[in-house]
Amino acid sequence: MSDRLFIFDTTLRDGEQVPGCQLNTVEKIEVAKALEELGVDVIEAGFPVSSPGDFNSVVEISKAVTWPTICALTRAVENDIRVAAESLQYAKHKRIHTGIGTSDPHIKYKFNSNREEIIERAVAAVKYAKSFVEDVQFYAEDAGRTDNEYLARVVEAVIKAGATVVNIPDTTGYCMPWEFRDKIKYLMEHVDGIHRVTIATHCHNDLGMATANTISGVMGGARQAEVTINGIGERAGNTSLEEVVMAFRSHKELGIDTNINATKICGVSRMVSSLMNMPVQPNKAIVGRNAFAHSSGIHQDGVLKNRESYEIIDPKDVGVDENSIVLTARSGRAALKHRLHVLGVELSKEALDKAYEAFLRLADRKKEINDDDVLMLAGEHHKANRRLKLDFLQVTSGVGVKSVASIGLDIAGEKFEACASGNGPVDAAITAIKQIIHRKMLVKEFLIQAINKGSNDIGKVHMTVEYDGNSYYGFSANTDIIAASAEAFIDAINKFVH
Ligand SMILES: CC(=O)SCCNC(=O)CCNC(=O)[C@H](O)C(C)(C)COP(=O)(O)OP(=O)(O)OC[C@H]1O[C@@H](n2cnc3c(N)ncnc32)[C@H](O)[C@@H]1OP(=O)(O)O
Ligand SMILES: CC(C)C(=O)C(=O)O
Ligand SMILES: [Mg+2]
Repeated sequence: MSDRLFIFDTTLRDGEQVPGCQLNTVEKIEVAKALEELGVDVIEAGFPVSSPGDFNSVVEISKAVTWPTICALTRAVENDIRVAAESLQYAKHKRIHTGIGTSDPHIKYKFNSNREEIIERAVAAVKYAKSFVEDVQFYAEDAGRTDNEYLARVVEAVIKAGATVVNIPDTTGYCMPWEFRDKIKYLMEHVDGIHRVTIATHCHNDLGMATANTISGVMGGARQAEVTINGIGERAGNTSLEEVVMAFRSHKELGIDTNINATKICGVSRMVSSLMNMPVQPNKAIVGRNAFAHSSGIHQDGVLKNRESYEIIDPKDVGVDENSIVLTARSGRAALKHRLHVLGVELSKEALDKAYEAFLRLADRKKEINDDDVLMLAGEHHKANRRLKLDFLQVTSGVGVKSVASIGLDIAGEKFEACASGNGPVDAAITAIKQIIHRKMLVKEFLIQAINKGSNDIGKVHMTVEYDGNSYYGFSANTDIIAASAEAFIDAINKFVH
């Protein structure tokens, strides 16, 4: 039996504090509904006193969402609390999240106050919030840098005042994981009444330890984790929901689990990233583009033999259809063979070796090899038996000069060479070929396409050549579009020269 960890999502509040990530009410409702489907327990919907737009969003999210608790943030200020209570009027389950800074720098510089006065303000805020709603969460801002003895006094006082949840934020992302676990443990052992309430973690990622600190806090006794989708949030961000959920799912021996339907994780991640115009870094754990992509030969071979060689999570468990085997110059034959098999092409060992050599030459020129490239490489193998082959091609071309091509053809093992000029490099190359193949051939259609994008891409050439009253189709693909054009012409000629 696992202990339940409550997931409090603050994507729409702390996440939305990120510059450029502000959402309108309609977008926030869309995210809130996705969070509901994901299975979060609490949605922090906004900071209602901050603007009429944020107030309205909390109102509309309260109407739109059914079962998660809707939470509104406030300072320890009566007006903030009154406005938050009003914004939550339609929520089926409502919570006010109020609090104040408790660390020495906050008390001294932010509030020009002292420790006793801060406790009084904290207690007053909780009591005032309690006059509107039953469920009141208190945050001790910068608890990470607050000394444990004083923090315990604050926590005990707010529990006595009626707080149902007490949030221990590492606001500045300062704590070490063991320090944060010890802090929570200290509170669990020294605060009267603490077992009546839920203790929450709210960790920031300034030292890249938000997830580690959250896990440690939970191991110290916290049972609510405050998180955001993709880890977005102030500065370096908050703890990311997907990391915490999957860390506990992957380590069942820790005896902690959440209500999250993990198969929805990647969908929600993409939605939040696109609505907030906040790209997810490719190597981001769980939801990054490369999280389940294998690109080096040894890893690819291992994964193809057994996924678990290099994967601790089944991608399907987090809503990714399948892992990907990315073909690059670091890939081996196993990966190329697998991709060809997926595309329905089976090659003999010899043919695969040849295709692999061509693959490496191409991969050194192009960063990533896609399916079209792979099919083209397989096609080249089939072309090896053709009667007419391109031996070499040299073209000089430019602005203000005539294009000249010299070409070498291999016709059934015999070598032929020719040189010609033209009104462009392709015309020059085709005219040179015509000087070797003395037939009346006419290029009727000529289409060049880039397969993907980028100046390093492969160009595909489709060509229709008319000869003796019939049309013959030629095709080639090459990173050099002049070579691809000459090859497509030769491909078409091969269909009528026997
Ligand atoms: C750690 C966090 O993420 S906390 C949440 C951060 N999010 C936000 O700040 C977004 C929403 N904020 C806002 O819209 C505005 O800052 C408002 C509406 C809250 C306040 O605006 P203003 O009245 O113009 O104050 P301003 O933002 O300049 O300064 C904050 C004031 O709140 C006080 N304050 C800050 N935190 C608290 C708190 N928890 N409890 C009580 N007072 C607080 C500050 O001391 C300062 O008071 P002062 O003006 O008397 O010095
Ligand atoms: C408002 C509080 C919980 C916060 O965001 C923080 O301390 O980081
Ligand atoms: Mg925060």
